Amino acid sequence: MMSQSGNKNILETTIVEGYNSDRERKLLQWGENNGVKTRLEIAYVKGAGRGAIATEDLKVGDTALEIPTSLIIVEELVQADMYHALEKFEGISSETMLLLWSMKERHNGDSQFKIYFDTLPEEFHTGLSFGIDAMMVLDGTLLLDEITAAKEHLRAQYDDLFPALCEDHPDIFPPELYTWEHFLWACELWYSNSMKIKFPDGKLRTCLIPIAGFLNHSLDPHVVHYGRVDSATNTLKFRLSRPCNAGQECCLSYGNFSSSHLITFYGFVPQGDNLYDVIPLDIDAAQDDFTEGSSISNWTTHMVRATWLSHNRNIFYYGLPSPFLDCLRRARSPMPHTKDLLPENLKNEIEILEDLRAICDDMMDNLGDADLDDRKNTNWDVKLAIKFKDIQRSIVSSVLTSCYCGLKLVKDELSKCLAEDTPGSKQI
Ligand SMILES: C[S@@+](CC[C@H](N)C(=O)[O-])C[C@H]1O[C@@H](n2cnc3c(N)ncnc32)[C@H](O)[C@@H]1O
Repeated sequence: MMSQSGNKNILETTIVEGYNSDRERKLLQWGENNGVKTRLEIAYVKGAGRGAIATEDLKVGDTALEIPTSLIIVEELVQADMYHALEKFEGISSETMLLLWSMKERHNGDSQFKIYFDTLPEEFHTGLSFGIDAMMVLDGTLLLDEITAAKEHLRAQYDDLFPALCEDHPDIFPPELYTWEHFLWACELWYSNSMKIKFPDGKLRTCLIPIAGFLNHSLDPHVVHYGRVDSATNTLKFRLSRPCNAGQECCLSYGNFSSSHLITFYGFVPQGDNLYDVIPLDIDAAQDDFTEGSSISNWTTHMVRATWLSHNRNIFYYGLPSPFLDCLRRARSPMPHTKDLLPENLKNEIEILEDLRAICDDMMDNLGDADLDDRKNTNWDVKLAIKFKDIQRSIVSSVLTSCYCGLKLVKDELSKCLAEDTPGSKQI
């Protein structure tokens, strides 16, 4: 049986030798010349692109990286003319303004951030750039819906602004820089590299942070709290919550995200068991009707985590979330349920576990056979789509295992109950 332990998600990093990191070194040097303090160097890490490696043993509380606010890319950089042209668009956010600024600044040879822009990839491999083959692999999954909705939202946003801005202000928005492809590149940049930071004026700003942008995500990160500028030094400090030895990759937590979110907006799935991964369960409308009006009758109650993340596998729990089980119980019988070992309760438990088993069997069928997914000679996006389906299969499979174990437990208990001469109710 798998269990969630902190150590399980601590993974070894493989540094790829021979990678030319001139541009990254140049950025680091530029940072240090401008007040950055760092105990990290940049290397190419297997499976994650560039990463930040500790140059010395770092303990809890040590600052791995310190960036002056003057090097942080924030909304105040948007030039007045661009700002005024955009102001007319009702509801346009400062994030969108900054995104449009970055599309142009990227090509500005005189930019104060040229060295930073030079380190950015020509292409981001996030879910937003998935091709048709990857989308076909995802048919019937929640990830397909998430990517489609995100892309539709971005396309609508782009169509609201362009070509109008290019026609009205070709000097500020040169058409060749403001294509849909360039817009998508900037969206991917901001989704995968920005951080939300609180400044001493109390304002939360979405920023790009040169050098800090090399820190990869981990399910067991070294740096967790990094969201606030230190007003005494006017710097952003990345302090360790977990030690990191010299030569190890120092990782952040990007947030509590599911694999589908990480694929859509960052283009990767983390190694290890992700506590925030879920499967959507397709519960019949008829069953839903029973829960109408109750506080748990929404779709989110039908998201179930892998049961290996849960400890209580006893009768009435089975390693599954209690609100979800309650929803299934109410679907079977609207009467209030107790957790007494009575034959009627146990019979009800058998029915709900059978319901869940049937739903999961259907889901497994819909996910298809893992062996049919051709893993060789496939593009990055198809590989990622296949990986996502593997994760979904393993979660469904863990729920199925819980169902089978639960059914055995309940059936054994029911036999014991029925065999007893004087039926009683044992409270657990
Ligand atoms: C802020 S950047 C980190 C630096 C990045 N590796 C690079 O080379 O520019 C975020 C991107 O790094 C990659 N990444 C971050 N954490 C990762 C992980 N645990 N596994 C694989 N890729 C990861 C993803 O491509 C993600 O969109």
